[in-house]
Amino acid sequence: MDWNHLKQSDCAKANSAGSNPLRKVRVVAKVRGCTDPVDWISVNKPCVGESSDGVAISFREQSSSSSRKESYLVDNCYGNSEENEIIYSRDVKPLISAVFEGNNSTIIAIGARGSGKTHVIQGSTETPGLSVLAITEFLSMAEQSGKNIAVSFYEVDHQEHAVDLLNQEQSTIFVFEDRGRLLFKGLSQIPVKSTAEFQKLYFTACAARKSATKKGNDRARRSHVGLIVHVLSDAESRETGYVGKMNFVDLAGYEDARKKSSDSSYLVETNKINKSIYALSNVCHALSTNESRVPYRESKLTRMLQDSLRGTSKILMVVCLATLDSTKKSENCSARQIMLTSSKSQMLKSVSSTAKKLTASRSHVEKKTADVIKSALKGRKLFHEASHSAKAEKAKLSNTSSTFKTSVEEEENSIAQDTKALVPSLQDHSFPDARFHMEPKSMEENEITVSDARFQAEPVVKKVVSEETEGHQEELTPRSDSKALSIIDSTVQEGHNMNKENDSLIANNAGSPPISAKLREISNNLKFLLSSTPLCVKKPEEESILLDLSSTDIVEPKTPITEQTLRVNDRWDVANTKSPWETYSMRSSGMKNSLVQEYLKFLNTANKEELKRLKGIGEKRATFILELREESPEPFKSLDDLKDIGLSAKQVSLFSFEYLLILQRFLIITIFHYVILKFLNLYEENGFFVVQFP
Ligand SMILES: Nc1ncnc2c1ncn2[C@@H]1O[C@H](COP(=O)(O)OP(=O)(O)OP(=O)(O)O)[C@@H](O)[C@H]1O
Repeated sequence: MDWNHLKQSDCAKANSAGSNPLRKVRVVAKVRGCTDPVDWISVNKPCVGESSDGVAISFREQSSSSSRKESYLVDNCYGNSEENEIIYSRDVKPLISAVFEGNNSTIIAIGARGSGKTHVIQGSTETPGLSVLAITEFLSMAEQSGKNIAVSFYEVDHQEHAVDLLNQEQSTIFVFEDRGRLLFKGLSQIPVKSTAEFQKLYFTACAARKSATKKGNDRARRSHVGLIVHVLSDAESRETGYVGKMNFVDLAGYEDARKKSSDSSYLVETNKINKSIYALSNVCHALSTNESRVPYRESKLTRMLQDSLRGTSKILMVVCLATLDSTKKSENCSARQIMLTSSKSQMLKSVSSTAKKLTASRSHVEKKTADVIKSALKGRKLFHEASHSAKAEKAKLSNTSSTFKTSVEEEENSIAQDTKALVPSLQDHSFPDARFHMEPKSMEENEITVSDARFQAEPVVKKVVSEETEGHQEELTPRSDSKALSIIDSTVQEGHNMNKENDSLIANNAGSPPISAKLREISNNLKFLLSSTPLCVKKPEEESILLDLSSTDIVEPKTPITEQTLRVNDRWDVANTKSPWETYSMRSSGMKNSLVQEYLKFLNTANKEELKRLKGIGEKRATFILELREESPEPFKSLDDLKDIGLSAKQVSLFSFEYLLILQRFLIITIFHYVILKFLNLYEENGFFVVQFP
C-alpha cells in the first residue's frame, strides 16, 4: 500500500479516531524526501485485531531481494507536505493547557543527521518550528490567566557538559533536586512578553551557537539543544510561583559510528552522542512501560529532563525520517536537499555525481534512518531480554552456589563438575536484574499501545507485508530474524527467545570447551588471584627462566619454597605488615577488581559463540556486542560501558560479588589442598611414612 493512498485517508482516520493525546509517550514520524509522496516508505493502517490507534510504517528495502518488509507502529506519520503547523496543532497544542495546570511535557526531535530535527523544533523565519508556534499559544494563555512566561535555552555536548545559551558567558549548568523539583544552577530564565521578543532571543542564541561550534573546526560540533518554556504564576519568585514547563529538545543527529573516519576524536564524539540518545530512549521506554526503575542518571540530558518526563508529564517524540530518493528524484529537488540528507561532508562534492553515487548514498542514509530506531531501541530491548531470564538465572545461581559443599572429600569428587560450574569462566554469570528491574510485564498482544510502539516495538505478532501482494493482505507470522528494523520486536517475544537461548545453552553441554581448557582457565584465574594475595609462598627464582622463551635450558619445576622469615612465634603470619582487616579488604577488593577486569576482557575479546555461553547473552546481544567492537576495538572499559548492552553496573557488580564468593571458596579449598600436600611432604622428609608421588 502506498503512502500516497494512505496519507489522506488512513492517517487522517488514525489521527481523528485513534490518536490519544493523553497517553504518556506518543511517537510520531515526520517524513521528508525529495519527492512527494515519498516512495521509500509505506504507511499502513494497522491490521485488524491490532491496536486501532496510529499507523504502521514500513521501509521499502529496494536493494534487498527479499519481498518482505516489516512494519512499525507509530501514533501518527506526517508526510512531506505536512508542515510544522499541522504537527503543532495535532500533537503539541493539546499539551499546552496541561502545563498551565502544573503538568510538564517534553517534545523531542530524534533522527539521523540532517533529517530535519532543527527544522521541526526551531524552524525558520518562513516556517516556524514547534517551539515558536507553541510560544504564541503560551503567551496568549498566560495573558488570559495572569501568568508569566520565561524561557531557558541550553546545550549539552558529547562530554555531558551543559551550558547556558542565553548567557554570553555560557556558564556551566549544574543540576540539583529539591523536594522533587529540579533546580538548575547556572541556567538563566529570561521573561518573554511577545513572540517577536522570543524569536529574537532564540534565533540570536541559535546563530551564536552555530558560529561558536564551527569556530576553529571544519565541521560543526554535535550537541543536544534544549529550550524550556516556563510558566510562572509569580514572575518575582521562581521558587513559589512555579507552575509548569514545556521542553523542546533538538537531539544531536544519530550517526553510524562504524562509518570510517580518520578522525578518532570524531569517532569518540559520535559514540558518546549515540550513547546519550540511547539513554533518552531507555528512559522513555521505561516510562512508557511503567518500569519501576527509570534510568535518568544515565546521561546529563535525561537528568536535566527528569522532572519533565516523570509523573504526570507527557512526552512527544518526533522521529524525523529523511532520505534521498534517487530513483524518482524530482527535477526541482534542490541540491541543498540532496546534500543535507546525506553525509554532509561527503555530499558537498557529490551533488553533481552520478545516479550510481546517489543510489549508494541513498541506501547509506536509509540505513542511517533505520539505525536511529534500531539503535535507540537496542539497549532497551537487550535490557528487557535480561529481565525475562533474570528469574531463572537467579535460581540457577543459587543452585550453583549450593553445589559447593564444604567437605573436602566432596570437593575432591566433584572437582571436575565444579570446574564447569565455577569458571563458567565467567560463563555462567548471572544477571540478577529482577531485583532491580521488575518482573517482566506480561503484555497481552492487544494491550500493547501504539504509543509504546516506538520503544516497545511491534506487537507480539509481527506484521509481515508481502510486497507482491501490495495491500492489506498480511501474514500474521511471528518471526525471529535479526534484520535491521526488527529491533522494534516485541520485548515479550524477545524475552521468550532469550529464555530459550539460555535453556538450550544449559541443556547443550556438547559445545562446552574441554575440561582441560576450563582447568587452564581456572588455573589462570587462581594465578591472578594468588598474585594479588600475599601468601607466604615464594616462587623459585628459576621459574622466571621457564618463562624466558629464548632460553634453551630445561629447568625442572620445583616445589614452591616457603618463606621462613615470615614464620613468627611458631605460626604462619600471612601478611605481617597489615592488620587482618586490611589484609582481608585488600584481597577482596583485589579479587573483585580482577573479576570485573576478566569479565570486561572477555566481552572485548570473545567470539560470538563464546559470548553466547555467558548467561543472559543470546544471539542478539552477542551480535550487538560484536557490532560495538567494530565501532571501537575495546568498547568495554568499565562497568559503565555495560549499559550499552542493557546491563547496569549494579547488575554486574552483583554478579561479580556472587562470583567472588564462589571463587573465594575455591581458593580456600585450593589452599587447604596445598597445606595437606605440604604436610605429606614433611612426613615424607621426616620418614614417618613414605608417600609415592608419581
Ligand atoms: N520539512 C522540511 N522542509 C524544507 N526544508 C527542510 C525540512 N526539513 C529540513 N529541512 C532543511 O534541511 C536542512 C537540514 O535540516 P535540519 O538542520 O533541521 O536537520 P537536523 O536533523 O537538525 O540536522 P543535524 O542532525 O545536523 O542537527 C535544513 O536546511 C532545513 O532547512
